[in-house]
Amino acid sequence: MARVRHPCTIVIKLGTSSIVHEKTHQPLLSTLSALVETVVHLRQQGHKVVLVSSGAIGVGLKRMNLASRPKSLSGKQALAAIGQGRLIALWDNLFGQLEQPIAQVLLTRGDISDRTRYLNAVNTFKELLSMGVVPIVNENDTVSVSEIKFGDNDTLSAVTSSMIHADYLFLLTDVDGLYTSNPRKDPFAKQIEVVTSIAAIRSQVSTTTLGSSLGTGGMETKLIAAEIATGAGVTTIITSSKNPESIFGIIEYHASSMKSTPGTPSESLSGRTSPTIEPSGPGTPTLTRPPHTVFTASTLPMRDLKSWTTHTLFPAGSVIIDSGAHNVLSRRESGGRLLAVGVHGVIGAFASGQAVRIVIRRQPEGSATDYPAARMPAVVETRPVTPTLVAVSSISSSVASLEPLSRSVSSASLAETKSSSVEEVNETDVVEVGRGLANYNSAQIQKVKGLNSSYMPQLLGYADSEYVVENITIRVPP
Ligand SMILES: N[C@@H](CCC(=O)OP(=O)(O)O)C(=O)O
Repeated sequence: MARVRHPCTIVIKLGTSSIVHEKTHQPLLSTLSALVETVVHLRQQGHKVVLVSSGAIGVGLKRMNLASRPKSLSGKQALAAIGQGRLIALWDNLFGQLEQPIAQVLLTRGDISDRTRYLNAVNTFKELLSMGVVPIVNENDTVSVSEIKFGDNDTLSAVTSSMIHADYLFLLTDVDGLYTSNPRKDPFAKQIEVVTSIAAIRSQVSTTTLGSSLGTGGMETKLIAAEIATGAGVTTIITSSKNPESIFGIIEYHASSMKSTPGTPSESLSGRTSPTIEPSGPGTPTLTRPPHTVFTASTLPMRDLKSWTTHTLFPAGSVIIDSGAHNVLSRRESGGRLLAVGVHGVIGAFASGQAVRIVIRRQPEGSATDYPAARMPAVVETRPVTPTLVAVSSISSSVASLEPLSRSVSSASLAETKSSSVEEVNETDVVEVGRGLANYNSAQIQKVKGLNSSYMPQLLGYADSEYVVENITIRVPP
């Protein structure tokens, strides 16, 4: 077994197909035992390890002698409730053989969409890891409903690794990496060794579900997870769950390759095999590259809060921006901050501090502009906003979103500028381009939409910040 030199924080995710047999639903004891030994050895080398374990529903199926996953949400929730206890008991039994304490952590997106609860979860992880415990995470399926679900444990593992600032996320599955096509059907399928741009690679690889009928993930969710984790600075690896001990070799291989070839490795779609790293000195053993795909971590990871906003929070409403603001926000120098002048309206009711979607309106067919003025009567908006009704300002901001709060304004110009119009906009009329944290509530943003920030103190009675939304991450560029 290779020795990993620097202590790391490592998240290892194991999917259902690696935990229970697809047909019999019996636990795959040899895989589980090998993983337990690997985790304990990693711990002995000074690493901190978190396990994200699926399998509650699979274990529940076995307990109830059912052949397949129920279709209904409540059926799945009930089976997860039945299976989770047995699953954690199984892990506790296996880890207990090697004197390794574990902890059960069940999370939902709803649990950590509140900043305080999120920080509590982070603190619990920190405390457990400093106590030498291996936290075992799963989604709290029993209380998860569609809108508060992470949806799959690939995403949950990525969010977990971003929360604890992990060095590595290992997605262990039933294939040993990402391939150019389905390796079970295509003998010419090539493994992709290194991915530096997930967006670029998405269209070129096989994302068909290669796993069993039990899990909810597949390669697509692994790409999404890799995008979240690498964006937060976590090196992400897809490899086979059959030999968990290869984790040592993979970490060692990357540590050595960084030493021998400084700089970021380039994306490889060439199917190149780079099985060895030359010894760096006499007596240094040659390293073999264990099969895997590595997604390199972003060199400019998202700030913690941004990552939290983008992936963890369930947005309470939407802020509609114009194309100028969309352009500006897509540039790094915008700092992810939105001025009122770039806002066209809001959808829903939200409080200051809540997460909001940043949306743009879909281009009406045959129109050259975002918001054709002719369609908007100039009236002062008086109606309260409902989730499906949005007040849309007739003022276009262009790139003025970077304009600072400075100028004093006359009442006349304020009255003139405040003239706005009301138009019904459905959720289907808009498309989400990013997320952020609101600095003002929906009614306040409604009041100042389309205006220069210098109007804010007058209209709101105060202006703590000139920006109406901050910590914005744009995920769909213009
Ligand atoms: N929380 C569910 C697992 C959901 C899930 O993501 O499964 P998988 O695609 O096998 O990782 C369970 O424990 O059965």
